[in-house]
Amino acid sequence: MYKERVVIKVGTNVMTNKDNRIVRPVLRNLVRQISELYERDIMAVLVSSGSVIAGKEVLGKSKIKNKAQRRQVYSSIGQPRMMRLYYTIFYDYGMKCAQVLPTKRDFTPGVHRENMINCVEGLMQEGVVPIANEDDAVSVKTSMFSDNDELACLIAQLINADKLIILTDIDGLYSGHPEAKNSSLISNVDPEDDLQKYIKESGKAEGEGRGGMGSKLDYAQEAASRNIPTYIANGTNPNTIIDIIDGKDVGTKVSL
Ligand SMILES: Nc1ncnc2c1ncn2[C@@H]1O[C@H](COP(=O)(O)OP(=O)(O)O)[C@@H](O)[C@H]1O
Ligand SMILES: N[C@@H](CCC(=O)OP(=O)(O)O)C(=O)O
Repeated sequence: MYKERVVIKVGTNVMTNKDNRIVRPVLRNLVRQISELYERDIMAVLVSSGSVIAGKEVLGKSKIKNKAQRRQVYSSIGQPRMMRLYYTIFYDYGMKCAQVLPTKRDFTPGVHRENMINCVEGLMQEGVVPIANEDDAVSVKTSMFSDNDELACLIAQLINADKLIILTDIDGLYSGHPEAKNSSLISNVDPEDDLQKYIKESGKAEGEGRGGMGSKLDYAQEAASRNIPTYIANGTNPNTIIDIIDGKDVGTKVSL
């Protein structure tokens, strides 16, 4: 039905400024590119983080002492806010979107997995862009995905995606600390390469996302080993997604 299926993951740091506020033009730019792909018969599934930071923006400092409960509360407040933003922007581009909130257990073989496949396939068949995020309201501690990079990798496999694009706030994987003078962008990675030595601590605060470059690399290699070429690239640049689809040399490409 479509020429290509692409899973696009957008991390918290892509869509926030230094005050941790959601930057709407970033989301607008993302949706513009997805709508351009749709016109070319390329269907996207969006995996979007941001609910925790969006909830934090509304609630501010919470009285809740328990960290897991605080995350559930922030996310429950922020998720509808994220969807309101996406709904409006997709509508502006003459497109439809829908929310899918899986948990890790939904991916184990069985009825939940089948239901999820049917729903996502049905949405795509109707020309509706599925927007997935972890169901943070009910996923706590051991039942959680390690982060949305894992969720994106699983969804890419679930729908037999042709590509997985992981958008972050940096151009890709660097051969050392991204700010160090002697580090450079690594353009091509094999699923078997051991590059963890290049990963630096990120020191993120609560709500600023969970992943980190190490996790992006792990899941990119996992998807690539299953024959899904995966790109780690800068989502704050205006045309990253289109450039990747057009085969331009952007970001870090992980492939067999
Ligand atoms: N070798 C590396 N190359 C690139 N970025 C790295 C590297 N090591 C650590 N990082 C950090 O990883 C960050 C991206 O991961 P993360 O903050 O989790 O993003 P997101 O919110 O998009 O998931 C970069 O901003 C960078 O500071
Ligand atoms: N589910 C959480 C995102 C967790 C996560 O993996 O964040 P990130 O590392 O920014 O992709 C949220 O929506 O805030």
